[in-house]
Amino acid sequence: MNRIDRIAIIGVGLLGASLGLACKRFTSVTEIVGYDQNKDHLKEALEIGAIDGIIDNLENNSLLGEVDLVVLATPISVIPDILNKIQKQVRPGTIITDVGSTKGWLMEKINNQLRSDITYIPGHPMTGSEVSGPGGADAYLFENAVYVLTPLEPTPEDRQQALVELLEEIGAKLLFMSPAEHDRIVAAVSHLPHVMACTLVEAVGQAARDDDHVFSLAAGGFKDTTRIAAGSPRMWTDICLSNSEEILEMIRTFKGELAEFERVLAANKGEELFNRFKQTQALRQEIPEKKRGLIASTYELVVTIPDQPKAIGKVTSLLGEAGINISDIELLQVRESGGTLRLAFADGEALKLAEDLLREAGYKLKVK
Ligand SMILES: NC(=O)c1ccc[n+]([C@@H]2O[C@H](COP(=O)([O-])OP(=O)(O)OC[C@H]3O[C@@H](n4cnc5c(N)ncnc54)[C@H](O)[C@@H]3O)[C@@H](O)[C@H]2O)c1
Ligand SMILES: O=C(O)C(=O)C[C@]1(C(=O)O)C=C[C@@H](O)C=C1
Repeated sequence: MNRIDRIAIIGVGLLGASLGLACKRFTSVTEIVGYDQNKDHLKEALEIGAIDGIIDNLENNSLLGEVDLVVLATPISVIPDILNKIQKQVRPGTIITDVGSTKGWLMEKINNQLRSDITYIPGHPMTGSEVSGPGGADAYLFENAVYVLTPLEPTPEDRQQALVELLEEIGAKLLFMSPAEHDRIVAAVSHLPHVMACTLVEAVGQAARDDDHVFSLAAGGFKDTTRIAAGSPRMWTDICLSNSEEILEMIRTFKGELAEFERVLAANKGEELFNRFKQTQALRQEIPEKKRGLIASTYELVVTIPDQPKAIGKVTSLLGEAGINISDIELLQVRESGGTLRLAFADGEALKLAEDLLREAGYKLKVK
């Protein structure tokens, strides 16, 4: 198989619908059909153009026999059952992939039930959001996002290449690793942060029970560190249960760090505290640019924008018209109305040009 022409997406929520939109916009895929147990999601995915047609059931559907690729974009725990149903209907040579956030559990569950004439290539795009459902779908979600594949042995080269080409066309940066390495890393960079964000919300929630003002004082710090706590409880339960050992290990490491911090603070050791913050600041600044989700911290400015229609568009158009490329952009929802935009640039020259232009146009800004 050289190219993927027809796709079926099972689960047209945030990830499934985003993948549909991205394939429609950036690839030559000719048709995308979708299935979801939630009929409203299916309708919405069709309306926004993420899919062209609907698969009305997974038990007996001829459309599944006509596609080159099936993407499983449901919560992880239901994937084995769905796979069981669809692999009875796809034609030989079909590629099946998933976008599940953990890989080891799934591989153990499905390895022995795979039909030998289909190619299953597990995947995980390192991009997303706390929003669920097709309403939050974004054709650009995969742009510059690291996309991990954990291929099984043996995976036919031409099938793998066909999937890689499609994913590269939607802007993803492919990375290959074993399920075990993947799960260890995501426990650290994705799952622990989620657990921490949730426990932080709970801890502050306790303080809020005694004082009504607590959440009204929450500004960028609290909001930046807890955005992800608004994510789907269903998705996160599946993630945690399917990667519990690695997550528990990271929780132990984190508790050690927290205990150390507590010791230094309780002992009132200002110099030690300062040195800890300094070391952390340096480590945070080392995180490389161009990794989606980690906005560049070197060439960055923060602009205050008014609470007006098209406020973000005015800033981006101003820079765009001057030929200044924004390498990353983030809306910091510090205030309920209006807000703060964080913009990142590839180098100091672009940053300086942007700074001058925006100041000249009357924007209040801070270079970070
Ligand atoms: N949200 C993220 O940031 C993110 C990022 C990378 C990977 N993922 C992974 O992508 C997958 C989907 O996550 P999402 O964020 O798109 O969630 P979502 O809730 O937005 O979408 C999931 C969709 O699957 C449907 N669904 C649930 N059970 C089903 C079933 N049995 N049969 C058919 N459809 C079913 C739901 O109705 C929903 O439309 C998950 O496995 C998740 O781990 C999520
Ligand atoms: O909310 C975001 O910005 C995300 O990218 C979500 C996020 C993450 O932890 O980074 C969440 C789970 C996924 O498996 C991948 C990505």
